[in-house]
Amino acid sequence: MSNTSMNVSVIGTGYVGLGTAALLAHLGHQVTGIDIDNQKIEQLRNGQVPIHEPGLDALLESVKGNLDWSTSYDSVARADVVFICVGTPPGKDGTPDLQYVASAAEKLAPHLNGHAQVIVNKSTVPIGTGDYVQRLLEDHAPGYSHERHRVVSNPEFLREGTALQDSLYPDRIVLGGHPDALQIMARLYAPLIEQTFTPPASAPRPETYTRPAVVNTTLQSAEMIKYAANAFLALKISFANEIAGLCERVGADIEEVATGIGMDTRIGRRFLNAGAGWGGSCFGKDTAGLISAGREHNYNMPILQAAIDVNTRQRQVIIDKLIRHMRSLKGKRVTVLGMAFKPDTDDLRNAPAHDLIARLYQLGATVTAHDPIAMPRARREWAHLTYREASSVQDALHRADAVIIATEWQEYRDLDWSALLPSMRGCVIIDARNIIRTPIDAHVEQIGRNAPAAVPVTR
Ligand SMILES: NC(=O)C1=CN([C@@H]2O[C@H](COP(=O)(O)OP(=O)(O)OC[C@H]3O[C@@H](n4cnc5c(N)ncnc54)[C@H](O)[C@@H]3O)[C@@H](O)[C@H]2O)C=CC1
Ligand SMILES: O=C(O)[C@H]1O[C@H](OP(=O)(O)OP(=O)(O)OC[C@H]2O[C@@H](n3ccc(=O)[nH]c3=O)[C@H](O)[C@@H]2O)[C@H](O)[C@@H](O)[C@@H]1O
Repeated sequence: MSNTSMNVSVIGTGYVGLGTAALLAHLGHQVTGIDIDNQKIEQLRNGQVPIHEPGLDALLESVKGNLDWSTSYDSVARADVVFICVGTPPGKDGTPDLQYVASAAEKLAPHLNGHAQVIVNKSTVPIGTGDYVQRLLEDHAPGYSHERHRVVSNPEFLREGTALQDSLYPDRIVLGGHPDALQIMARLYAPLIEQTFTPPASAPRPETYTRPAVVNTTLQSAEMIKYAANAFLALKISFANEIAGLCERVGADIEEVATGIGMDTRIGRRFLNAGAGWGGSCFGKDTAGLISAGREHNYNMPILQAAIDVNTRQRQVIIDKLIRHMRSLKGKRVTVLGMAFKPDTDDLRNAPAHDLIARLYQLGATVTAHDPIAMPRARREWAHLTYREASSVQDALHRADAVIIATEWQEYRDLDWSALLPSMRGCVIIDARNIIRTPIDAHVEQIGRNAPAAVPVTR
């Protein structure tokens, strides 16, 4: 252990908590991961990772000497830094539900003692939550002192599926709070800021990577940076989807348009992929959260509302394309390829496939679904949906009338359609992620493209 090693407690072992714990342990700190979910803690103690995240199991295994898992908050008493990484799901009207943050603050407070401690909000929280957590600590910590117990906002920018790369090689580290507390955070993150750690085998450093920028700011600005970043990315995707709809109508191609505008460094090509629209646990929640903050201050946010509306419409665009080809879906066999909201994760939260399966069933179709990783989770979380689970892509496509590609898994990018099509009853493919790149003998519909992938159907 290096002499700059610190003691850290990480509250919440979801995507962000596990990412944070793995990162800090890899930087040489002593980390205790805390969760109220007994089953998760039991799994982690047994070396099992409760989520699918590439490379995470290998990294956790390699740093297990620096890691401990617990359902108790006792480790907080010896921690230099305590991270809050619990969920902030949307409540009524999109207002984030802070009950888990409040409960974490109330539970950790009695363990604060004379030891210098920084309490870090890593959860995405409404602007003003840092002050709220500080008040909760004041109310529940007998030995509370303003000088020794500071709240810092350190928002997380990792993406699921690439969490390790994003955590180890970030563009920027945003820190909001009192300068004394930010100094402690700078010490904690020193090997990350200086990039002096040894890159783990499961997440090598990209060749072109340079050190992250550090943004030292106030609590409020740090909290706002997180929301504004997610809202802007969501907006970018909705912009691409809106332009894609017009591309289809005027004979342009969104892929070429995105490349053309993305070459302007002021715009950038990333997050301009048209398709099924955004899913996942954060873009919907955080755009709604910002709108609700605006509402609280009697301030309209029409751009964000439009981004949400375009995203909602995008799911119907896919169904409309299918109906245009099939007329009625009654009695038709429709296959959905991809259930997770994006590749390389088994997270099903707000996945486009959920709404597609529900709508197809409602329209009378017999639905079959497949996902390389997320099917066991869907069995538990989507028990309310009616669909047949396919054991393989071949099984999923067997005697299908139509197929919708809802997630761009590599396995689906690599499919040999000429070998698969003969086993299908029909030949309609709605490629809602624009991944088919070579002409195939089927009715192929993509988003914002004039089906350059398709050739006239001969069957
Ligand atoms: N999922 C993602 O990719 C990202 C999420 N975020 C934000 O980070 C926060 C956490 O998100 P996820 O990791 O996805 O959440 P999650 O829902 O996967 O995990 C939250 C964990 O916190 C635990 N928990 C709840 N209350 C607790 C308490 N009082 N004490 C201890 N553990 C408790 C839950 O049992 C659960 O294991 C959210 O605010 C989210 O918006 C930010 C960036 C990326
Ligand atoms: O706050 C969060 O939770 C995180 O939200 C997103 O990360 P994530 O939701 O894990 O995944 P993304 O890669 O951003 O994809 C989100 C959704 O947008 C869709 N998307 C993404 C990019 C694109 O060009 N087009 C598009 O439709 C994806 O398919 C997916 O459904 C942000 O990218 C992270 O920076 C942020 O930390």
